Amino acid sequence: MIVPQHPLDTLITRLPKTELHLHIEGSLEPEMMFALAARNGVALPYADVEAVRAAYQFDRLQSFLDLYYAGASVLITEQDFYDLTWAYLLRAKADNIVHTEIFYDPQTHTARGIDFAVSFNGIRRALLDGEAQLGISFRLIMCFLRHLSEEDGFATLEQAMPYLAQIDGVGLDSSELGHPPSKFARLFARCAELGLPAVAHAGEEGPASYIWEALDLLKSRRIDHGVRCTEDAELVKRLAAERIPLTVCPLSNLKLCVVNDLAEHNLRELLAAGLCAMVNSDDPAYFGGYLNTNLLACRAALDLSQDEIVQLIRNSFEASWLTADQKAHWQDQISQALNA
Ligand SMILES: Nc1ncnc2[nH]cnc12
Ligand SMILES: [Zn+2]
Repeated sequence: MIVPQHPLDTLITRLPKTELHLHIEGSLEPEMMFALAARNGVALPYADVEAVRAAYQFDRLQSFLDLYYAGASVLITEQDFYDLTWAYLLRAKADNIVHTEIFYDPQTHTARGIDFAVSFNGIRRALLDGEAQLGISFRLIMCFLRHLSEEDGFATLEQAMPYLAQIDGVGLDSSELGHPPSKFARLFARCAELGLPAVAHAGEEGPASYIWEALDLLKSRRIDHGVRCTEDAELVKRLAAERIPLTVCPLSNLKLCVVNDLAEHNLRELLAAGLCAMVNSDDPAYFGGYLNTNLLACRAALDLSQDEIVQLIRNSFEASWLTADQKAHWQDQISQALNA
């Protein structure tokens, strides 16, 4: 947790915000991991909470994913998924998040014999309670795991059929290298036929060509991460011209060694190129911080100006799947907060 120090830090904490790149399974804090393990009689390979935190040393995406999938094994009942999601929503409220678009990975759970309905109902019930009780609106994005086959993805889509009206879109996540978006072109075409908008992780560890594929083959409306786009000037031009959002996750990039130092992150470069980039927390329980912590860390490491911070937050509302009226409302709220 970073303590606000700079005058702009107060602005960061005060402004209404939205979050567009959050894996709900990545918000499983070690304390809850232990509590759910005890509740469900699941054995964990750690002595205590400190040992779990000490294990969070990653050298690339896969080293994190191995622990992330192992951690998810404590999630068994609908109430577990509810509690996980509710805990995230309380954190979101504390960060002044007014709208969140969260990912979840049904295959992580169905592969362990947990029925599709269990994770879906628990997560969605908490999101509905969060909207009613905390005033946080939401969208729910079902992600396909790219290390699994496209066929497995089709089977998951089949299981999701009874719930499609309550699923706002589909995403693509997990091990990026060696699993290009093209592997899932038929699955995403089917999702588009079903009226499900798409997003996809691309250009996190994978090359810029994966971003082209996500746009052209999956019709991805946002690119999750996308930081490697700056290796391809033509791509940057296209992303800017079409205002394709990049849901950037700075502390994730640092923890997974996508960058060696936050001061070297290309966030400012992305903004300067006219891209619709914004800051998100990805898997906050594993990467050392929720949304405000990410913004505060970037402010400090990159010496972001007020205009840059406000642009990031405005971009996030622009890139959200809120209605045009809701977006106008929140952009107006930001203007009022700036003038207060
Ligand atoms: N940062 C990330 N990249 C790809 N898949 C993920 N699943 C959870 N976090 C992820
Ligand atoms: Zn992610």
